[in-house]
Formats: sequence, structure tokens, C-alpha cells
Amino acid sequence: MNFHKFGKSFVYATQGVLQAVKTEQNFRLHLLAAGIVSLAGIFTGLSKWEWIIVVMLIFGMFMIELVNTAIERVVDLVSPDYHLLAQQAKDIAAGACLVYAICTVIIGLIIFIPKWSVILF
Ligand SMILES: Nc1ncnc2c1ncn2[C@@H]1O[C@H](COP(=O)(O)OP(=O)(O)OP(=O)(O)O)[C@@H](O)[C@H]1O
Repeated sequence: MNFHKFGKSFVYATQGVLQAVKTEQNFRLHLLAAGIVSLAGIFTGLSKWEWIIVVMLIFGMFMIELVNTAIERVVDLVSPDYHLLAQQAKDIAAGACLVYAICTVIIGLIIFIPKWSVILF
């Protein structure tokens, strides 16, 4: 196993994440949302399995946003001018983020609402 190559891949991947944090407002919004959900989880008191689901949803959102950003970059590179396929590629990639975000909201509500109703009523 080539540890030097592995180390370099890790550095490049970290650079990619930092690049997305620096340039993508949506990514920073997801970071903020992740912080709020984590605080809500701490104050609500989630079980181990609920935390596992919440952490998977949060990191899944980061992952899909990174893939979306990569698609946007490639589209901008190969099609700086207007093209219907470029539009569709960007819109479909954004649609994937939207679908996943809706999924996280639904699962979040399923986890949190019963706990909040016990606390409140
Ligand atoms: N080269 C292109 N050809 C056709 N339509 C495009 C092209 N680039 C962008 N668009 C359209 O404009 C929308 C916004 O694109 P824009 O590049 O401004 O933002 P983005 O890269 O999708 O997102 P972000 O603002 O997060 O970087 C796209 O979803 C797509 O519908």
C-alpha cells in the first residue's frame, strides 16, 4: 500500500471540502443547519440509534451538496455559454439536493416531534 499517495488523496479531498465551504453559500447554510439540529438533538435527548440516523442524514446532505458543487464546476467548465443540457444537468443535480433535503426534514420531524410533544404536553 502506497501511504504517500493515500496521504496526498486525503489532502486533495480536504482541499475540496474547504473549497466548497469557502465558495458555496448553500454549503455554509447546511453547516449552520447541522449545528442547529445537533444542538436540538442534545437538548431533546436522542437515543443512540436516533443519533446514528441524524448524523447519517447530516453527512449525507454534505455529501450530496459536494457532488452538486462538483457537477456545477464541470458544467461551468465545459459549457460556459447557455446550453439546454447544461441547464438540465445543473437543475437535476440541484433537484437531487432538494429531494434529499425533503427526506431529511421528514425523518427529522418523525424523530423530533414525538419527543417535543412529550416535553411540551
Ligand atoms: N451554462 C448554462 N447553460 C444553461 N443554463 C445554465 C447554465 N449555467 C447555469 N444555468 C441555469 O442557471 C441556474 C443557476 O445557475 P448558477 O450557475 O447561477 O448557479 P448554480 O451554479 O446552479 O448554483 P450556485 O449559486 O449554488 O453556485 C442553473 O440551475 C441553470 O438552470
